[in-house]
Amino acid sequence: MATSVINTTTPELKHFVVDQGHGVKGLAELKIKTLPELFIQPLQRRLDMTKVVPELIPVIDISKYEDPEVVQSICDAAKNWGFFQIVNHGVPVSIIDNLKDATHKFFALSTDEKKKYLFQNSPTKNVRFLTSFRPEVDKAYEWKDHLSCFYVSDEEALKFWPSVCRHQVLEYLKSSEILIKRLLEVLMKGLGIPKLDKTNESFLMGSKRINLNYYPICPNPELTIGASSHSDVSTLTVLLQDETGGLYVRKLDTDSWVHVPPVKGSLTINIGDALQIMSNGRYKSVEHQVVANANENRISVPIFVNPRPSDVIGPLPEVINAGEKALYKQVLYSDYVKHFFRKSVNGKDTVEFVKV
Ligand SMILES: COc1cc(/C=C/C(=O)SCCNC(=O)CCNC(=O)[C@H](O)C(C)(C)COP(=O)(O)OP(=O)(O)OC[C@H]2O[C@@H](n3cnc4c(N)ncnc43)[C@H](O)[C@@H]2OP(=O)(O)O)ccc1O
Ligand SMILES: O=C(O)CCC(=O)C(=O)O
Ligand SMILES: [Fe+2]
Repeated sequence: MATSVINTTTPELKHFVVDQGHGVKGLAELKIKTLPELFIQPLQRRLDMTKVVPELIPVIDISKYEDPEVVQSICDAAKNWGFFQIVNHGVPVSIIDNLKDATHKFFALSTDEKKKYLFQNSPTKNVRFLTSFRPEVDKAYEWKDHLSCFYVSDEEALKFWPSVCRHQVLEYLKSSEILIKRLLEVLMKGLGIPKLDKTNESFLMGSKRINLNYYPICPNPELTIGASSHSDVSTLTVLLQDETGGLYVRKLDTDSWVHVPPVKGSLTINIGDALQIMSNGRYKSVEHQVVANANENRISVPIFVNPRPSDVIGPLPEVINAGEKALYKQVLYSDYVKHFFRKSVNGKDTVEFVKV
């Protein structure tokens, strides 16, 4: 399609990108030379590259996950960084490669195919194809499209998830299950909780959402953002990124940012708000953001491991029994997530909602 076919004034562009389901990818494919105003972020929502410091988040080999030194490294990383990369995690390379291919295949579908998953058309509210974070309220849009799938059952997924990726996504979810359980067991050990019982397991990993993110090539990446600074509302997130790079993590309690470089064979783990709350602030849910780039289309796939929507979460009794004061109120997890989704994404402001 020629550039002249689309009017890039804001209402028409919103219609093209969001309502008609072309997404940012559809816009990028028109080979526009300059970024439309709709995507120009105010300075404070872009990443100031002078604040990037040449440090690295921990990279942890978890093949011996029961080794006390490995346990210590994971718990220290969760306390001091909120982010770490893991290698030798046991998820087969073939399953990861299939997932990456399937992600590209979903976004390569025609607009007519993808728009079947727009909120107004989707066969289930558990599958949505979206642009930006919350287009109804975002003042400036993110340079990102994504497919978001909330896992309910294999049966539902096989019926409703897009056929180009459903098997690969399900296979990846299944094969990461043991890893997720091990990480949570280790993190609980660090809180003095020796075993995952049924109740803790529900709070920690009772539900899962998987997003397929697509950040197209951008004409003026310095003027916009791929994903605005946010913390995840999960217990923990297992993030697969491709070889492009562009994810930045806030260095705890500072105004500095650290790049998370693609490390071959690695997965990135980050602590989410729910675990910060349950650990009474011991583990940190840290802000992160993704820059847009001018040279490559980037994909990433986060698995958000969550409590069940119906769980009431708060600082775990085991943490409070150790004599600590509760820093957070009890909250119905679905209320917490709805609060997160209701507004534009904005750093760590969702946690404020439940502070004592
Ligand atoms: C940075 O860019 C991001 C990040 C993210 C996500 C980050 C995360 O950490 S996701 C982890 C979220 N946790 C869960 O999904 C597990 C718990 N789930 C729930 O509690 C519920 O499933 C629910 C999400 C609250 C949905 O409740 P339900 O009653 O079944 O459904 P609705 O009434 O349709 O939705 C309620 C409310 O949320 C909005 N919404 C739902 N799903 C999404 C979604 N995938 N993306 C955006 N918004 C969503 C929905 O529109 C409703 O809002 P109203 O204002 O209409 O009430 C994700 C995306 C990024 O760009
Ligand atoms: O694309 C990435 O590397 C991170 C994406 C992310 O933070 C998210 O989807 O919550
Ligand atoms: Fe995130």
